[in-house]
Amino acid sequence: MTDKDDNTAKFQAIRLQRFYLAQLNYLITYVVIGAAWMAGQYNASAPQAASHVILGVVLQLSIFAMLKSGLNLRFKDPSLTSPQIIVAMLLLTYLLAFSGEFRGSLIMVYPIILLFGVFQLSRSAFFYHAALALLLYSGLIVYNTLTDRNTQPLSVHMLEWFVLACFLAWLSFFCTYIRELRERLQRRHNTLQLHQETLKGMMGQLQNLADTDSLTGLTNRRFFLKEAQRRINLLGPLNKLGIALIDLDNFKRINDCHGHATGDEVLQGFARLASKSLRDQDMIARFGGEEFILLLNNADLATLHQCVDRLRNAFASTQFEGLPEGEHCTFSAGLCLIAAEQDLEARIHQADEALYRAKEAGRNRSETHEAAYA
Ligand SMILES: Nc1nc2c(ncn2[C@@H]2O[C@H](COP(=O)(O)OP(=O)(O)OP(=O)(O)O)[C@@H](O)[C@H]2O)c(=O)[nH]1
Repeated sequence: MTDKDDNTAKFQAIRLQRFYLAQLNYLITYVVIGAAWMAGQYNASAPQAASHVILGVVLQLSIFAMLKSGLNLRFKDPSLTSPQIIVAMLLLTYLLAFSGEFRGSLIMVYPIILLFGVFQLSRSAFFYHAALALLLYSGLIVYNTLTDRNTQPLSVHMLEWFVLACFLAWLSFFCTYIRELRERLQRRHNTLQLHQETLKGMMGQLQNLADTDSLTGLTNRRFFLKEAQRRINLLGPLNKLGIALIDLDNFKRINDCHGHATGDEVLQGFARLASKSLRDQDMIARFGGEEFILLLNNADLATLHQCVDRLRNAFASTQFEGLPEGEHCTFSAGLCLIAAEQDLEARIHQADEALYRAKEAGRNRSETHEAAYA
């Protein structure tokens, strides 16, 4: 499921919740009408009452079917707020037409219906819906007056109209206030989200800095140990990792004779060369000072030797700018293999022992720890 599908499903669930809430409103209204009918205050004939109920059920079922089938998603406002409010107000007006003297107490259902639009409708749309409520109620008064159905003096109905107009006007202002509040919250939410993304980016950068050696751009010892351990944990019983501990030869002399900046240039040059000569899945890290460590995935001794010697030859034939023509740098390396469940620190120590032997034997060479032949 994509993020978009996930969001759509979430919003559809909220829309259905709101629909069920509206049904509760209908239910309460029908219970009140039932009570009014028992008290002799509901004047509709049986067919009129039945037509009202049937119309109500059919319209609600249609809205429910649209929300359930996802047909509502084809509309500009998938919450169908406006049609739901208009349907509810029409049904209420039809109901009020038969409510006799008790109609006055039911007119407050108009503002309750409109409450469903507070979050969903724009300011102007909310105002138009409030105006429609007033228009429907005005129409009812005019119709009852013309057909002589008024059960109360016209002045009482006019007073009811005025009360309704006042509450609808207040509700429109309230809606404007709520919308402004909501927009302010939304803006704050967006700003927070932006900050969160910036923080995430900065955390990523910090993580990079924490894992990277600033001089050479290679990963550092901390990252190497973590990543190597992760790869050991993933090793199958037949696979091995190759490790080469690399130490630049007589590096102190380069610093002493040609300056620290030249020493830095040589370290960076080695890093560039090593990075270029490796496969994507292999890793080279600066282990400290003029010491580097190489990790080869799925390696055997022959491959490891080949790889290290290729790098050694390339390095030995590189002419660095800060060094006099013909003066080259070399390195010595200690090699070993590491299999699943073997201790990383112990294997690095073996590589270090082999490296010591390479130095002792005259430098610019690689030696393999005997454990690697086992
Ligand atoms: N320019 C520079 N030098 C560094 C850096 N880190 C360590 N070094 C120098 O690397 C030199 C390492 O010297 P030693 O440990 O004596 O080793 P070596 O001279 O390479 O001799 P062998 O390892 O025995 O071949 C020291 O002089 C350190 O100051 C660095 O970041 N930049």
